[in-house]
Amino acid sequence: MRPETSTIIVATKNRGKAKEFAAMFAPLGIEVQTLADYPELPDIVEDGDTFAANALIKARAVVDRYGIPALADDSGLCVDALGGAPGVYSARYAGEPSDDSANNAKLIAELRRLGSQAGTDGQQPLLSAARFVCALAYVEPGGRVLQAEGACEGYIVADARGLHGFGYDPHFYLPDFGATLAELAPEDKNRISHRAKALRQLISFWEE
Ligand SMILES: O=P(O)(O)OP(=O)(O)OP(=O)(O)OC[C@H]1O[C@@H](n2cnc3c(O)ncnc32)[C@H](O)[C@@H]1O
Ligand SMILES: [Mg+2]
Repeated sequence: MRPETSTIIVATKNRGKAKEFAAMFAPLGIEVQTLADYPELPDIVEDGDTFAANALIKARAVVDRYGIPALADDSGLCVDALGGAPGVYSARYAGEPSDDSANNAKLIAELRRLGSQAGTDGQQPLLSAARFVCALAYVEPGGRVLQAEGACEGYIVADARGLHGFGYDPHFYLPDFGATLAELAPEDKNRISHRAKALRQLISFWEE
């Protein structure tokens, strides 16, 4: 059953995610709050082995402290040539505190070091197939838990392109669009992304 809510708390400190959730919830008339609105909540330790486990940890931290329903997103990039890395370590791939440009630099350096090649698209060399994965957990104070997951397939490219999105988006190339995720308009990313797919699945569970 869909929660009767006009506000939802997303247990995230990531401003890129927050913006995407705000845009995706707006058509439902739901406003998004984030951990920026709860600055007194201590940092949450994300020590799960899977995206799903980490999403649950983050949502539960908010429910346990405030007794209100919460949604959390744990996501990351899984690169075939790196055996699925950085995976659940995507945020701190280049160390802590997390730094998008250091993470991107390490990603490309690792693939170059391995001499990884996964073909070309036109003139564009593709370093490896990869996917973004997003796990969502929605937890209610009564204990009810809803979980959903989505993935978005693409390729890693050495040249960063595009100014939209966040994180690894400038290096994530989608052959169908001839563009990186950072070159897509936000409304297009929010239709096809791992996060969009996971959220559609979660909303379909709400409607059941
Ligand atoms: O845990 P919260 O507070 O939500 O924020 P976070 O940035 O630490 O989020 P995660 O722990 O889920 O780590 C996700 C990592 O994967 C990257 N990532 C996730 N979704 C992405 C997307 O849509 N585009 C680009 N990079 C993404 C992101 O930049 C982070 O480095
Ligand atoms: Mg995190």
